[in-house]
Amino acid sequence: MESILKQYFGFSKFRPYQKEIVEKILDGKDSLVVMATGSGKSLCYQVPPLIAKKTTVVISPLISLMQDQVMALKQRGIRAEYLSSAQTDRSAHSNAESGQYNILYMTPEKACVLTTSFWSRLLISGICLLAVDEAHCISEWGHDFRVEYKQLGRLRDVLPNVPFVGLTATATEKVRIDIINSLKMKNPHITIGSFDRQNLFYGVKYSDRSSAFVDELVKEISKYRNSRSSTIVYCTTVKDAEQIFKFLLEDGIEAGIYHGQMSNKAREESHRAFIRDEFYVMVATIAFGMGIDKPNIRHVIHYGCPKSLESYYQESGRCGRDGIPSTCWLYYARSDFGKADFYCSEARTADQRKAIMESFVAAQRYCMLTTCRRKYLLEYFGEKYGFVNCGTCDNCTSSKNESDMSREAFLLMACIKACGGHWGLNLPVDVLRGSRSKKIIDAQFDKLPFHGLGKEMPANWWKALADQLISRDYLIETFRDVYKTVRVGPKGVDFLNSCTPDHQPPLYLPSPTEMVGDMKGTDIVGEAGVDGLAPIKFEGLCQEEAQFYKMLVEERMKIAKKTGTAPYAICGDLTLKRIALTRPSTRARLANIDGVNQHFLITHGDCLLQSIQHLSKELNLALDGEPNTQTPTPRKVSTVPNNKKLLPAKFEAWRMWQEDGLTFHKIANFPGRAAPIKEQTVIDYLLEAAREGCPIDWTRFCEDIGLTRQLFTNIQDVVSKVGKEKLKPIKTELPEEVTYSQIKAYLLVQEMGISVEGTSSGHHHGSRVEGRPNHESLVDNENGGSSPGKSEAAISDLIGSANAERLPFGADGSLKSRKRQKVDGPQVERSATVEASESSILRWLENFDDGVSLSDLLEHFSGSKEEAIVDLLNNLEGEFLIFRKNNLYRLM
Ligand SMILES: Nc1ncnc2c1ncn2[C@@H]1O[C@H](COP(=O)(O)OP(=O)(O)OP(=O)(O)O)[C@@H](O)[C@H]1O
Repeated sequence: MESILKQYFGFSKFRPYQKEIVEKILDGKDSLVVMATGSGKSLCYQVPPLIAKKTTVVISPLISLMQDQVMALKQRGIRAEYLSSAQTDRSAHSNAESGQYNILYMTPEKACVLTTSFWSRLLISGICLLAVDEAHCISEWGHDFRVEYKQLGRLRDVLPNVPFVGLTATATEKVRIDIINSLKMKNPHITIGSFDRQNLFYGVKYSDRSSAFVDELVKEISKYRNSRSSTIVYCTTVKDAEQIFKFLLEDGIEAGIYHGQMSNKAREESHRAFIRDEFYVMVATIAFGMGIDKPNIRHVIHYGCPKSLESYYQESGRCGRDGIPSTCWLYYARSDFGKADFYCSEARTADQRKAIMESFVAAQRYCMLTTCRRKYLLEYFGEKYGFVNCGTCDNCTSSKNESDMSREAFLLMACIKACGGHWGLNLPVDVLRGSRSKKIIDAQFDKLPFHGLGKEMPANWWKALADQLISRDYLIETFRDVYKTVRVGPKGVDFLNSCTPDHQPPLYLPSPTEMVGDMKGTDIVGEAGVDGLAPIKFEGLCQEEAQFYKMLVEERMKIAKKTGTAPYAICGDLTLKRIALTRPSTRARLANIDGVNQHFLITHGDCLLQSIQHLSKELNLALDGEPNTQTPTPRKVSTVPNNKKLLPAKFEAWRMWQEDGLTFHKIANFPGRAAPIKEQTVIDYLLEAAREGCPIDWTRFCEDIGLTRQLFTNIQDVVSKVGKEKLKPIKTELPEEVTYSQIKAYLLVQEMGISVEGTSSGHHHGSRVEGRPNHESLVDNENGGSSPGKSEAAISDLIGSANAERLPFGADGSLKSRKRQKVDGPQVERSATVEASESSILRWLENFDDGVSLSDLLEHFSGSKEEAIVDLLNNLEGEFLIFRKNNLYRLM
């Protein structure tokens, strides 16, 4: 699986869940995949046909989307095609049924009209999977219901025993159930990943829709354009889209436009030009939605509050799908909130109307939020977010402008109460502002003591204050169909009871931009504007390297034009950045870069290597940066731990702790879990992982669970008294604060023979290794590991030793040394005189699924010189016959 991943996609490792999903599909299991936009769902159905050497049929909602995906897959050397009315290749149909394609796309309409004989022939040719992309379209509860999707279940009858997978980025439980039932899935494997798009910055600003505001917006977009960052500006109406588009053109910014009132041809052209970087700014309505596969969109701007939080998540999710930091700004006007009736007109039943209204209100609340936007978004989708401050949204990054609003809050709440609490916001606000409208006079609200007391503030200011009070439960909003009423809630009543007209207790509230007022002169994209983003984009690149990167972008553009494809399909921005950082001089070095696949190397490798050489010279940059990647440190043959016995949840917990460096707390509350687990459970998982041979950073582990030297000795004393068979008696003998985790860890440490000094004197691993795994931690020691009997004595020795250097615990009582574990590796036959050749290396590598290091190769092929072996390896790597992962060579 990993060599397929490298060969076709150029990636060195699977993202979370991908591998497991592919395995289930290959096992013939139906699957439902609910994972964030840009999380890599496509790969889950693209890898199986390359392994099974059969066809995957993908149902996709839009022809443009299928065309883009086919284009990108072809650039990876994958045989892909689509069937639709737009297909001009007449042989596509017969090629498809005879199994010529690895991946075959079609719309649901097409899938339903294809004859049974087509499917029967395809079954004979070999079909390994039917994938339904954007599967939420199946459900009437989804936000993009498509009636043709509902028919897809019929394919079950013609494709018995073919696994089905449904994939979507947004699906509530109701929608998930609908997908499973509609596709007649049998006991499907369900994966629900986190919705958190960590590389996205979220921000919201109030827009007064004045021409000054639009001018500012255009200025900001022109900055994006100048940095060649692809940007989508989503407008809620065609009129807005045309207006912004016109302003951009008047300002000399090349842009495209896309909306439902354009002809198909004009839309297709606009779409095509955008994904090919012929212009960088696309102004669009939501008609330009799901169909966008361009991974390097850096900014998504919403000009107007979206109709639902689901669509906001989908549309903003087009941003930064390649994982590079990107921004999502939303500019709302209060008038946007009056569109409920319009959106609800799409509803066919009362339930649907209610659902539309609820998600529209959720989008409005998102606009008004003064707390973490990420938290709000994630929790809306049912995911628990364990942090109060995400650090990557406007509310978490800008200093909160809180002020005492007690008098204003008192006036507003008292006025709402006095008006009877069964109106929307407009009426009480009008009363405060001294309106003498017929409605107010008829109801005699002009006689209220509050009448006219708030006239110095605009109506929208009062409404924004009301939103703050609603979000803090002082006011309560109730919906009757599309109409809202606002009344004072119990918390608000308490506040009013503590007030007199002359005195109110302090009430500090943040001021959203709408309350701050005049937008002129403010940076409308906020503090983390485009300039703030530039360093992120070129993070880690010096000035010359950034220049180099820009030149590579030009080169990629030339190649794309020559090939008639989109630049991103040639290779991603991140891959270009890696090339700019390392400036490889050989095919092997280029092949080793993450994102470089075999097809790319064969088709464009030589041309690119020439450009790299030329550009490096021009910018006076040395070739072959990062020499570390080419000179792996010598180490022994080893394999990854045998974790097959571990349940995936346990292995995943271990991976998060050991590899990703997460705390117990974060793992226990990791977003994406159906429900948080106990930290104690996480600790138990890690101990089990350790027992199964997964390497553990014991220094960190003991620190994290508070297992000090003193405690270690205490537990040891008790164990020697009561034995180690049962935990309870040990726990009873120890002070109350000693935890079961500490006892279990002590016992495991003993059982496993963790002992630094018990191993060969030549290997001291006293330094603490944090974060990413150090492969050395898997290295067997030369003494063949440790035995339990010996270890018990060794630890006793250590605890009793006066020599602090030899203790596993430092002077402060914390554990100092790292354990070195025995991990069984394949038996390696060693010979002193083996000579290396391409074929002998390939043959030898067949023994090691998990790869071997350069030093292993040097040791084994001791009949050849190091330079000769390195040359051979480079050739093999350049030919994509082998690849390197974590500096271990493996067969492709
Ligand atoms: N294992 C991986 N390593 C590195 N990049 C990956 C990996 N898997 C996928 N990607 C990249 O992530 C990006 C998004 O992947 P993909 O298009 O599959 O997302 P998706 O989940 O289908 O998103 P959407 O819901 O928006 O369609 C692509 O540029 C893809 O090449």
